[in-house]
Amino acid sequence: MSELMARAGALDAADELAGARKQFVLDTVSDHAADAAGVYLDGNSLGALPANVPAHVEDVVRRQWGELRIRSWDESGWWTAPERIGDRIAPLVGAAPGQIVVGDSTSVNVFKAVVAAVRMAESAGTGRDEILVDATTFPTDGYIAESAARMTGRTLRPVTPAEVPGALSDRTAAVLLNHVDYRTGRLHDLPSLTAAVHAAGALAVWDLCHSAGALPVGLDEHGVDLAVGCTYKYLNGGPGSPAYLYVRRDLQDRFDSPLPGWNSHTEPFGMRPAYEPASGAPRGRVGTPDILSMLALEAALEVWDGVSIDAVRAKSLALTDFFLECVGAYVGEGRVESLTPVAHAERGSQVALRCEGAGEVMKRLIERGVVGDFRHPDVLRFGFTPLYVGFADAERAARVLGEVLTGEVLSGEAPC
Ligand SMILES: Cc1ncc(COP(=O)(O)O)c(C=O)c1O
Ligand SMILES: Nc1c(O)cccc1C(=O)C[C@H](N)C(=O)O
Repeated sequence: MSELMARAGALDAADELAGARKQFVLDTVSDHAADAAGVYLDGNSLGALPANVPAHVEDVVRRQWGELRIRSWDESGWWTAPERIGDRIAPLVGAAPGQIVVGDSTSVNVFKAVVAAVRMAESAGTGRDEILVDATTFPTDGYIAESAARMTGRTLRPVTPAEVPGALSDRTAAVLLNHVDYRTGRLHDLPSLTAAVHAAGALAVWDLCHSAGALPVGLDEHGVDLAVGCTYKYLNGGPGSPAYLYVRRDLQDRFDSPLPGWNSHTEPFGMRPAYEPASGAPRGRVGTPDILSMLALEAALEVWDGVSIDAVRAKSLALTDFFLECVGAYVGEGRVESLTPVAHAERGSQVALRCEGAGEVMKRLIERGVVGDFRHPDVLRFGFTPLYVGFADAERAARVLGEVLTGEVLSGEAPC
């Protein structure tokens, strides 16, 4: 056994979160040939299935829907699910209850948040005509921000997060930023960027897709105005599980939704022609909640009972440190280049390695049971979900990567 394997074993043995893994449906070594035990490093795209979810979904479908039918809106708590589940997510992102509503996709919530932020800036009577957007953002945020800018008569200005402080001015209405960059895994400085946006008199909207459930966010502590995020990555809600919208409590009365559906009305069943917004988090709703996926998410969130997000962060950093060390040991010099910052303060919960022929390399990794993903044009992306990824997984993934790259060089294919 190599020194790194032995260290991985010792680190796993000392890991206070190791027990959480059994709450997930994951491959075990015996599911595969001995040299291809499943290592799932793609929880930053789709989180693994928590083991309690299937039975819960079955109950929702068979009993709540099948037997109680329409009564379930009240008796099974369907009607209040968006805010109830929002309150379950709240402590994970540092929010007090009553500020998060679950529903719709992240894309839709980005639209609500950016337009509402511009409207809030407008209601302050400042005539601010620019929206800043993270130029390196996951595409959907950029597309939606562009449409939101056109619809609100603003100019969209793409800038890197590092350029934001210099780009802010009395023309800035709102700034849309990602907490963790989906490609590189870079963690942006939410407290200082939010403070800079506020100093310029603008509103900060944060996309938490790649940070919620992986590291502390501190929404209330840092005075974030609005935030959105998905629940199918580190929150393990399942494919297409609903996203969430955070509106800081003191801004809720000024939140003027661009999608004022009947579910956000103060009295939805009054069926009145005139729109009158609900107060509080429900104002962020649109239409009928997607109950099946929402209640699957609610069950998935039970894995967080008794788990501290600080412990998750500590393990995430230890895992990514160890993985980088193993990559250094197993992968030949110059074959890969880490795009993920070494500094802990700048690192999310993934490692992105630039590698020539990355698409083909990832296919071979997956064939060998190491599942990460490939992002154009040349990035191998490995997500570390501390609740179910261990140090032996990190060691194995790096070792298989080294073997795959060595094999390619020997066979003369897709050198990296
Ligand atoms: C940063 C970021 N924002 C938004 C999305 C996607 O949004 P949606 O849930 O609407 O597909 C993703 C990933 O899919 C993402 O990584
Ligand atoms: N949302 C996804 C989907 O519906 C299919 C495949 C992947 C995704 C993703 O979440 C991609 C992800 N946001 C990324 O960071 O690349």
